[in-house]
Amino acid sequence: MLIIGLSGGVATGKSTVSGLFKEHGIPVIDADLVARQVVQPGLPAYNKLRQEFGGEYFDDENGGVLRRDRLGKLIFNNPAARKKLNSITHPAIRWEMLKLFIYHFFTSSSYIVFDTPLLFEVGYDKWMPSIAVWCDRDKELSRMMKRDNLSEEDALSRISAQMDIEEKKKRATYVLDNNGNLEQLNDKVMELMAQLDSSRMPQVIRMVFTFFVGLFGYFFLRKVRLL
Ligand SMILES: Nc1ncnc2c1ncn2[C@@H]1O[C@H](COP(=O)(O)OP(=O)(O)OP(=O)(O)O)[C@@H](O)[C@H]1O
Repeated sequence: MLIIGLSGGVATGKSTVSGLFKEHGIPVIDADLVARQVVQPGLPAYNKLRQEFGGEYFDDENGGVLRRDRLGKLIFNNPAARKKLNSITHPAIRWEMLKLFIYHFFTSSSYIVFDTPLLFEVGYDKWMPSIAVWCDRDKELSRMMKRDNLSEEDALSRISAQMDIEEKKKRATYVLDNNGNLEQLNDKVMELMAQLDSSRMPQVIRMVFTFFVGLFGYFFLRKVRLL
């Protein structure tokens, strides 16, 4: 099974594209969603955060959910708090993702999409083929301003805080142009799916993986003298 990283610029249409993949039956692992799920009340990461940061960062009138905005403000200028937060959440996120990858490895026939906004910044594109979703700056601005009710200045500052989209396009295996309407975007996603379906890479990866698991199993059983 092949993992394809999905990323792009801010408000260029990543979630819309990942929604289209899902509509067409392709499994999507959404990194943001996993990050939100692991801090749901009662889970181990949630309990550790509560212990570490105290009740003021949790909305007890609404089921005790994490106040992400408040914690976000705390860590903004506080590297020690950021480090603590990451040391609690990152292992939980990695573990959840690993479980999802293993599940899809055995249940999906060809490829899965890994939707993560920081794919290129973190460098995951070195390990997997990647898709960069992009659109022109004026479209990016107007879509973001409309969706998030932002001023042009705020929208621009969000864009400039990110890696340049041209750099992402250069590094991506596939580039998805989202300058058209939603119907045109759907057509492009379907074209890309046809391209990915025709690739033999998922079968090759599965065969190589199965070979090594078999080899490991053989030597393990010999070592414990069962063969
Ligand atoms: N082709 C399109 N035509 C019109 N509107 C679009 C198109 N693609 C996306 N949009 C709209 O643009 C906005 C941004 O799209 P989306 O939320 O998918 O972007 P994103 O890259 O996931 O955003 P973020 O970087 O904030 O996570 C949304 O309101 C979406 O409905």
